[in-house]
Amino acid sequence: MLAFANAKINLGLNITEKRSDGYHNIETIFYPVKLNDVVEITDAKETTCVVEGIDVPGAAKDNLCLKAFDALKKDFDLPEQQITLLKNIPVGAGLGGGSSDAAHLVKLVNKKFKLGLSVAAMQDYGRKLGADCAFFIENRSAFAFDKGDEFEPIAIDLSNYHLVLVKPPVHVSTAAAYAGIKPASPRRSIKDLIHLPVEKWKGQLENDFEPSVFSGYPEIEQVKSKLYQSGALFALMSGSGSCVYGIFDQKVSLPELEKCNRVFYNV
Ligand SMILES: C[C@@](CO)(OP(=O)(O)O)[C@H](O)COP(=O)(O)OP(=O)(O)OC[C@H]1O[C@@H](n2ccc(N)nc2=O)[C@H](O)[C@@H]1O
Ligand SMILES: Nc1ncnc2c1ncn2[C@@H]1O[C@H](COP(=O)(O)OP(=O)(O)O)[C@@H](O)[C@H]1O
Repeated sequence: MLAFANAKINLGLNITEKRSDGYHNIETIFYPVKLNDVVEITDAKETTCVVEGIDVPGAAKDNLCLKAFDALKKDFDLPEQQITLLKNIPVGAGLGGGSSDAAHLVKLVNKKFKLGLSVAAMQDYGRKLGADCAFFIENRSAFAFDKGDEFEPIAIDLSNYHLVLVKPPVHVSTAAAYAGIKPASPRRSIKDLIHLPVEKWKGQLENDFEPSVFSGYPEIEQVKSKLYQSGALFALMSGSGSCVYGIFDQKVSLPELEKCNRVFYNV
């Protein structure tokens, strides 16, 4: 049995405060995009995780899919499974690929073994695996708050626009990116700003990671500038980076950006 585990982008991201547990409270809009990994589970003699496609740093035993399976196995009497992961979503990109893989693994196991887990119960497994992970259980555009793991559904449809993802050849660690942040004073909520027309998002919807990540990796800021020069209505780094997306009102080709970066059109 297999699942297509899609990526997400963040339409704005405000880091509002540092919490006493060391995490940060944030406000963001998660928006699912059409760039997928494939997660497959098959019966096996022992549980392993085999990764094909893009290399995932770290040992296979550290893969979030395996951690998700182990968490479920603690609570349910599950037979051993081989987890095969075809990795297409760039890693360390702010696209939530690992979190999506893990959330889709939880949904797959729930379905294959008829565990009867509710959405809320699967989200709880997700929360223990990573702040982004719970989002991918329902996997529909949502306003996220607290650690980014509490949600209110929000109706946003960008299907009339052309969405382009640009992944510069640098890997940004989420933990390091949060460590470089001083939460800013309260601003207008992203929950309100998102209802402005896309043409008005520039200068309004912000990503609080950009200043510190851009100062460490100027090439990411250059990608954002290039997207605006190429006619983007709106461009922003996704999550803690390094991927930057551009929203265009027409089909574009960005050969100059393709020279040094991976470019994904119409996601
Ligand atoms: C920044 C965001 C924005 O959507 O996404 P990515 O850029 O990673 O995709 C998320 O908040 C990332 O979520 P996720 O990648 O699941 O983070 P986790 O594995 O839970 O945490 C990694 C590390 O980031 C820090 N962290 C994470 C979430 C949060 N609300 N506050 C934090 O301070 C903690 O130091 C934690 O140890
Ligand atoms: N299935 C997986 N896919 C990607 N990364 C994974 C996976 N399992 C564990 N990881 C680890 O999680 C880290 C963050 O990965 P990823 O989710 O792609 O980035 P981001 O948090 O920027 O969206 C990687 O550096 C990798 O070591």
